[in-house]
Amino acid sequence: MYANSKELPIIVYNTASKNLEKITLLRPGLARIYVCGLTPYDSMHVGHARTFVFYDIFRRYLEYLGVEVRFVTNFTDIDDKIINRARQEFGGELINRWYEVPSRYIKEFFDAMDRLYVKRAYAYPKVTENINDMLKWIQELVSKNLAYVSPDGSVYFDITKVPRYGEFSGQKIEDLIAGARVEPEPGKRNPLDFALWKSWSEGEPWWNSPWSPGRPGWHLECVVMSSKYLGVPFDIHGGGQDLIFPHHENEIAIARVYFGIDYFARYWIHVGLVTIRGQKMSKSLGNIIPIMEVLRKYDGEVLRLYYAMTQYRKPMDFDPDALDQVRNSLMSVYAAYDMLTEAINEAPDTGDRDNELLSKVNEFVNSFEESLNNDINTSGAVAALMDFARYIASTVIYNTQHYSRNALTNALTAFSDLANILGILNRTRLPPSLVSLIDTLIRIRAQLRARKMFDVADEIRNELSKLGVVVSDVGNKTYWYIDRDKITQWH
Ligand SMILES: Nc1ncnc2c1ncn2[C@@H]1O[C@H](COP(=O)(O)OP(=O)(O)OP(=O)(O)O)[C@@H](O)[C@H]1O
Ligand SMILES: [Zn+2]
Repeated sequence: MYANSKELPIIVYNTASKNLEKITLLRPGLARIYVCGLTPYDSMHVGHARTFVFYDIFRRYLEYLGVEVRFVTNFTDIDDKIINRARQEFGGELINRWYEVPSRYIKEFFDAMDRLYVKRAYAYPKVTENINDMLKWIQELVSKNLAYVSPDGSVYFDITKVPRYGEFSGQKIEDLIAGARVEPEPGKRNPLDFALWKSWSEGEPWWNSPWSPGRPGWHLECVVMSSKYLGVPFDIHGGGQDLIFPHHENEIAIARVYFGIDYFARYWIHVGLVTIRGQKMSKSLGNIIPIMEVLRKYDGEVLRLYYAMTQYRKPMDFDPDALDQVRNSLMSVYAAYDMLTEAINEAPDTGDRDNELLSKVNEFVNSFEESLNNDINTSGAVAALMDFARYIASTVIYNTQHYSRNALTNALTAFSDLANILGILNRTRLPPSLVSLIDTLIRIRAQLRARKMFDVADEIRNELSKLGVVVSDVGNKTYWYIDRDKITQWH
């Protein structure tokens, strides 16, 4: 639909302009997105996961519209926090073994992403694999007098060279200076200057540079990696709201003087923070719920649906007690899917109420799309999908003789497409032998009922229910659906 188009129907809040703006792509049919990724020094928590799930829904919606998405997210795989963690774990072995820390948590990240049904990115650049590019940037910035070398061999970026520094995060330089923590970095000319290159301390991992052995600074890393993998300018740069200042302000500052363009990404989209009892969920505050802990109890689809129920810019107070209820909602989506599939199997060739069905389906689809077009309001989209599921369970399956196979199939396709944007209904396929076994039991039960042997018929229903198969009689037809979390019991 939008495969050759720059103008999309989506309006988003752009942190750079502080306004809602219609998305216009820089190249027709291609959306290039960079999201600041993980610093892999500890277990990923449900706060990080919100950011990645939101971007995955956004991406799936763009793909549904026919847009190709080039999604890049990085790993900040060398950092003070990583070094500290490695020092705790390995002591004097730090220099040889530090990389075990990031590699452990990068592996956990991919496990979590798979279990959350987050699609793979186009690239996952790591800082440690792009150091040469970073060195070239620093050299150029120093040679143009936009950065300076301190006596200890660190290199600082000179923010006084940047037009409108502070504008992005809506702050005045004077206020920023007044509020700046004076960090123990004696070589800095201005408290707001930040390190592009950090000189080495005893025992730490280091890379060679013209100024000192050391490693790059965080803000530079993301500018170099995003522009390298996506080209400049690109469409969307994002992350959690905690990154607006200083990280994104500083990324923009570097790119503004390096490329001579105001904003090296067109839209800046920030996800609200996950809080716990009102406080930011953060490794450093020690109030985290590890994502793997939740994924041990609930399928990733439950979490996705839970995240989607809050619009992405709002803070989200994570309540583990809400997840059972969300799981029930997810099951009702599966129930609608399973029952509609069964209705199609026995549907007539023609139907006298097809138009009514199709116009209802259109209503749900429009409402779903309109919600997402309106600043990616996933909670409106969830509501539309739930209405659709209720309509299937309460109306469609009671009137199947009036709908043609074609019309019902269209309804099922639309329903699955919408669910797919939210990244749920990944488990629709059932083992064929399981389906035929349940079908056989249901047929036998129907015969028992016809012979008025209701107690045995009920026993079959109860036993099936214990195994997660819900049987429901609608007129003279019996529908069933199966709780996907119970499937493993059948294996
Ligand atoms: N509580 C949160 N809610 C939503 N997104 C978050 C939260 N904490 C971090 N993020 C986002 O997750 C991504 C990875 O973040 P990163 O690894 O830098 O986390 P962090 O800030 O070091 O975490 P922490 O504060 O827990 O130490 C970033 O885009 C960041 O904005
Ligand atoms: Zn970043």
